[in-house]
Amino acid sequence: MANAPGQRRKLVVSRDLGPDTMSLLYAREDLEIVAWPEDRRCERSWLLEKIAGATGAIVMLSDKIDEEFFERAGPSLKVVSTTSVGFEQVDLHALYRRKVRLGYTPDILTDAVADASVMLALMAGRNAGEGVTLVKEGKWPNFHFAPFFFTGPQLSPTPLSPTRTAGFLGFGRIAQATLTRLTAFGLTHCIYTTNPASPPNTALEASLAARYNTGISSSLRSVRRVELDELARASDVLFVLAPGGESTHHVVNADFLRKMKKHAVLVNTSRGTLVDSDALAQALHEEWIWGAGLDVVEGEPHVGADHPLVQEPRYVQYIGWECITDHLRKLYFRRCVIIPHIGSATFETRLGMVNLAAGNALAGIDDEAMPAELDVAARIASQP
Ligand SMILES: O=CC(=O)O
Repeated sequence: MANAPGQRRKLVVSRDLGPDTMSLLYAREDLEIVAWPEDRRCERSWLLEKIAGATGAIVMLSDKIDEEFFERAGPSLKVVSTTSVGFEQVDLHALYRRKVRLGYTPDILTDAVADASVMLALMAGRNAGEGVTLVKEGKWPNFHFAPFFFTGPQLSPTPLSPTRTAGFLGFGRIAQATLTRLTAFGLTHCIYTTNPASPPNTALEASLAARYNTGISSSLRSVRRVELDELARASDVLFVLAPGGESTHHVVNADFLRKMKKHAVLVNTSRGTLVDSDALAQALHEEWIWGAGLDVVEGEPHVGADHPLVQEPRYVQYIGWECITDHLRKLYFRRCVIIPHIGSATFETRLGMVNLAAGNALAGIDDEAMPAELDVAARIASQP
């Protein structure tokens, strides 16, 4: 819908994008920038009120962009730009029917999330969360250099555990960037599952094995696509890095967790909905697996102190580990390290994301090519 002469088009921004990016937006004198004024999550009623008659919207993963949103916006809306790589908060069918374009922020956060994935694997494996708590509670003197206190499974191979397998549930950009980092730790095998609808890609596997094996320090011996069952059974450290949505809901459930190795560490830096939280809490409580490092939890951000995954750490007896002598008994804490969905939260990456989101919105408003536009038709067609 064309603007009446002299009337400024409206761009609604559901969260302060920081001084650099906001000033870029405010510099556009032909636009009325309507930004949520508070330093907390935007209220839906505000968004629904302000979106009426808008040409564009820059939104967050936490803003539901559904039929009601589009109804309120009316026919003037040309572009929704989400400040995230994920877009499951957007009703793609409703968006597509109205010929609204969708911008998102792929690639730019790949490295930051891969860094965080490795960090969580180490934190959960090596009791980092509990170690920090112990020091804060003044209990360090009780445990100083007790030989096996706060020991955990080593991420890199050792003579006792000469092979180490990294499993990936989902093998897109972030998973591959995570694997690149893990080769520096000497990981020996990589297994992964992808969307079951896509056929095995032997060319990809060969090219990955070639790529990772060309580095002089690379120890990676194989990269293989496997069935879910093998992924659960064979991973020493498992990274959940697949998109959310119905087709991946609770793919990591009690059945999956029961198959995992007792010393395995589970890392989820994708979407909370892929992992059944109750089953994971049970798996940790009953020692089916070693630990979990989570950047995402289903139902977030409403994950309070009473959540089963956030409960106080407890001491338990642990008997043996197949790679260490059977008689070894040690005390350990139940380990679940949770961080509040900050996998992409580096200065550099977040600045890149807000700038990209702003660039997408402005290009959409100006009917230009967007720096990162989702091919909505293709996406809808590929959905199961
Ligand atoms: O989870 C974060 C994102 O989708 O950008």
